Amino acid sequence: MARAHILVINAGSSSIKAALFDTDLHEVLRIEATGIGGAGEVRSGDSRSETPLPDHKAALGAIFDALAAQGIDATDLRAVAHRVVHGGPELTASARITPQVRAAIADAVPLAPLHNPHHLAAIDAVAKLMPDLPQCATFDTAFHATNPDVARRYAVPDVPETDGLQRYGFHGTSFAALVKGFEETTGTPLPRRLLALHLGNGASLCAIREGQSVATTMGFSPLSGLTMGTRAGEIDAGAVLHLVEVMGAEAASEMLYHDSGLLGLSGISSDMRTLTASDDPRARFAREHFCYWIARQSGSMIAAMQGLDGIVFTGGIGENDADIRNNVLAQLSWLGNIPHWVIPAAEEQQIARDAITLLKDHRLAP
Ligand SMILES: Nc1ncnc2c1ncn2[C@@H]1O[C@H](COP(=O)(O)OP(=O)(O)O)[C@@H](O)[C@H]1O
Ligand SMILES: CC(=O)OP(=O)(O)O
Ligand SMILES: [Mg+2]
Repeated sequence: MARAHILVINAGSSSIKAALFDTDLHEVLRIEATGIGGAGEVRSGDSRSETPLPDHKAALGAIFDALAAQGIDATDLRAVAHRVVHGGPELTASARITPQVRAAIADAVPLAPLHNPHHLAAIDAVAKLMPDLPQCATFDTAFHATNPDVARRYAVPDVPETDGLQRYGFHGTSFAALVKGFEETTGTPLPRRLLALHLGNGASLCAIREGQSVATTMGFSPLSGLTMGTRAGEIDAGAVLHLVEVMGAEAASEMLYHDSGLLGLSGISSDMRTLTASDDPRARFAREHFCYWIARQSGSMIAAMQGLDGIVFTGGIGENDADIRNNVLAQLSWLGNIPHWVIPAAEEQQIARDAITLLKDHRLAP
């Protein structure tokens, strides 16, 4: 293999997905470690094995082992490109990873505790294993930079304490890929007002008007918006203040990020497949809660776009769970007959595309 491939590493909250692209953006290899913390599974090419993946460290190890088993090493690679969920206020476009960029990703760890630590672990592991390789980052926040100020601003005073306190929005890498690939995948031109539902372990909605994000359900951190695998989603700030008062900030944070959402509601699992397989009424209620809040917050997205011309589902749940899709569509049937599509999340290809662009720009060479 020539030294021309881009290795993409996408650390999600319950998965690490890696893919190798040639410079024409063709995917030549894919390795996925999913179900971290639950029923772990590693897929590499055609092979698939159930493997205990207690945490992201184990998943990253499994990814590197699978790469080595395929004979991939630094000599095959032009660069490694990472998905980074939170770039903080400074990093608003994809970038080469310099010490300054790494520091900004580290500064945003408290704002995305389920993601940024794992991005840093992957960046550092690559730097150690392949110290001469350039590394790039694509930020989930970037696609939402087009949201108007009224959508981005929280109604809090402009004082030093609220610096950087705004709605950033996430899953932008997935939404950008969806816009880019929509026509080719569906054979239909991009609808003028598109409601995009990224439903994975993390989940958010995006109102996309003329190809641009105008509103999204996540905010300052990937904690808000929809009911998620382990995250609470929308919750009154007063309730958060109450929790901090009664249990302390650290325990409240642990509860809202790790123990809430589908897991908190069901008491069984954060994994939608496990909930589907269960006939426990709490599992059914958790699925119903997930769908109700998608439908309810869809109304807010549709208002932000002043109407709706199409709906698209993506992400692990959006792509695979027809019952969830049908439940949401039934709750939106008051809108009339709106066309809908399912499109696989193509975050990795978007990240590779960004890296190739960055590598071509010699002004950015370190
Ligand atoms: N075949 C399936 N049917 C229903 N849900 C699925 C299926 N495959 C994956 N999922 C769900 O998708 C979610 C993980 O989505 P994914 O997008 O891979 O996660 P991440 O947010 O970590 O990137 C889990 O809740 C999982 O149960
Ligand atoms: C932003 C986010 O929640 O990402 P994921 O769904 O991959 O965990
Ligand atoms: Mg994901």
